Amino acid sequence: MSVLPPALLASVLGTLPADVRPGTAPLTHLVSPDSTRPYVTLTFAQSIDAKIAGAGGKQLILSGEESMKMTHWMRTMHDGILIGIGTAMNDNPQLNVRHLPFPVQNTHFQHYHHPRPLILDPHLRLSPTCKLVINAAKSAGVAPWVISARPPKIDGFFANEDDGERLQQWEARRDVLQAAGVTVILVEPETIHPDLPPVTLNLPLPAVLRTLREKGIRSIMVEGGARVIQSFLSTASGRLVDALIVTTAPVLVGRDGIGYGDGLGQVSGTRYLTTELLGRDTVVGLKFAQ
Ligand SMILES: NC(=O)C1=CN([C@@H]2O[C@H](COP(=O)(O)OP(=O)(O)OC[C@H]3O[C@@H](n4cnc5c(N)ncnc54)[C@H](OP(=O)(O)O)[C@@H]3O)[C@@H](O)[C@H]2O)C=CC1
Ligand SMILES: Nc1nc(O)c(N)c(N[C@@H]2O[C@H](COP(=O)(O)O)[C@@H](O)[C@H]2O)n1
Repeated sequence: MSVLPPALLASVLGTLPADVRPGTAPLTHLVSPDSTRPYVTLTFAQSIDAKIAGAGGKQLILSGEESMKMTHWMRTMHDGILIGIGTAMNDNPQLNVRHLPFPVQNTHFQHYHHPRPLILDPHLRLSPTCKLVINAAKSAGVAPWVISARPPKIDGFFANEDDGERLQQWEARRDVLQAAGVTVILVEPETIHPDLPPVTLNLPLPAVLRTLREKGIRSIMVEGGARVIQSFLSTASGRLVDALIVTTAPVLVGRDGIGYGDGLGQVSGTRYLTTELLGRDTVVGLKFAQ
């Protein structure tokens, strides 16, 4: 069994210094050209027809053994691993590096660097009993951070009688998550116009990334799902993404599967770097010119 990350990761992201054992520390040279945000690697697995999940969002294990291992090596290389709440609720993921070889000394969790799970969750829908929370409570996982926005309490002309209740419910869910060991990080919701009240639709990614950088996260790996991939690629034509690593599995899912391409505008500025065959899968690495 290989104890080294695949060559593609070295080409796209680089390697640890020679005296540091692979997988035991994040790559500190992954620094964004924009100092206000972390370095962002967007990565996911897709079918030949560019679907990342099955009908109704059914989770599909598209990656074969080798490319899944590559994903777990990649997880060790970043400070954080970001997903949307859709993925957290649908897949109940662990986001750890359990597919890497067992170390001789130490427990698996103590040996490797595990990225901090980061979940985009404006309405705080994350379950306090999900695997991310349970693993962290057992000291077998890094405690997740949830990124959210306080529902606006609006006075005056735009006030709505549901606003107060919505805020109360959000606060109650926040308290439950915090009691379970989750850190809730707030960003300012989007303002459509300065004279209008803020709305909590999608969290504004520049604000999300700025806040994470302020909290010490230097690099993140964004895994999805569909809406999150689309948001990162769409925001100012991918200018929030530094590297893109896509695994394509030799399967077709069909039209009922979940894709990320619908509504995606032109994405410019990509620079092809490398392709590696891992088992039956093709993995392609690109960088974005900033
Ligand atoms: N093959 C692969 O590599 C992967 C596949 N997947 C698959 O993807 C599917 C889930 O995708 P999807 O349902 O689109 O959910 P996502 O994981 O993309 O989460 C989307 C949700 O995140 C919240 N959100 C907050 N801010 C943003 C933002 N700026 N951009 C986008 N979303 C934001 C919203 O929550 P709210 O609705 O509360 O406002 C939104 O509905 C699953 O089926 C999963 O199996 C997931 C990851 C990788
Ligand atoms: N690399 C990759 N290949 C696939 O085939 C996948 N389905 C995914 N999905 C992502 O990984 C998460 C699951 O992580 P754990 O195995 O629970 O650690 C899933 O939620 C997606 O983000 N990735």
